[in-house]
Amino acid sequence: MNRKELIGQIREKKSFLCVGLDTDIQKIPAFLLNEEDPVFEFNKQIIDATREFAVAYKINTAFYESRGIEGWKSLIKTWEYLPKDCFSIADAKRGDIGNTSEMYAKAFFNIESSGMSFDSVTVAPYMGADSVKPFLKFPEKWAIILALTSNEGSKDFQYLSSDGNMLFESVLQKSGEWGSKENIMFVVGATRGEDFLTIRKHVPDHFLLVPGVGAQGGSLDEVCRYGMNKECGLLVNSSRAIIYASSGTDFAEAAAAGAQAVQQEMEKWVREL
Ligand SMILES: O=c1ccn([C@@H]2O[C@H](COP(=O)(O)O)[C@@H](O)[C@H]2O)c(=O)[nH]1
Repeated sequence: MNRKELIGQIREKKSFLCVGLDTDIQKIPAFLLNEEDPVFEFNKQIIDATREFAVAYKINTAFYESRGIEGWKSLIKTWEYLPKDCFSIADAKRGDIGNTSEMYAKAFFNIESSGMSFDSVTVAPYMGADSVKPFLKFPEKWAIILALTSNEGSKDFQYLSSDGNMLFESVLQKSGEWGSKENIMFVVGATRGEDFLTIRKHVPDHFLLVPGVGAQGGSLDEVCRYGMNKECGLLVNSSRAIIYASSGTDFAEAAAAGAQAVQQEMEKWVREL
């Protein structure tokens, strides 16, 4: 999906919600464990219940890779089931020397090779240009580069200064030379509040993928106040708070209610664009 189509979806659904499918087999309702593929069945029902309110789905691959071949099968089936009008994110946090990154890009973008073709992959920028560029060779695909993350440990490195720039600022500046707002987004945690102002000084037009509302306590209001641009420029992810809103037979209804509540908050902001 390209930038124009994504912005179109945001305006149409009055939402910039990304639902995170961090599906942990230990946490899904017990009655689903009788299904042939409990993780896929759970995801299918979550997707059906939330697609009206969401413009994107983020599949955190760790939850699937950790289950070996069965996990990869659930991952591929879930990717196939994602609504085609929604932006898809493989949250795999890849990045390695160039020829290895090429294989990672093939794994998530090249359907002939892997059976999946996500719109985007999250990429760690620590190894620099040659580790990110292979993800930018695919037309209408995106690299979503970690910039300022939502976790406590983000303070270990990301705020370190050199030459008057904090590390996350250097990431934003340097990676702007590798691609454009048409094929690069940045991850910025919802817990980073006013830091969004600094982020927007460097990348006023790029989309930001923002995890950390819901279970991590980030503020949607602050994210919008400091991070939104004239085309929205935000995809705000919520995983656990939506998909595990109930552990009972009503889990899908509870997820729908959770997604709708977030969408209604977002609608106020989209109407002002
Ligand atoms: O800075 C980051 C980068 C990625 N994540 C991922 O987003 C979701 C958040 O899940 P919640 O349940 O809504 O907290 C998860 O997949 C993380 O790995 C992040 O949280 N922060």
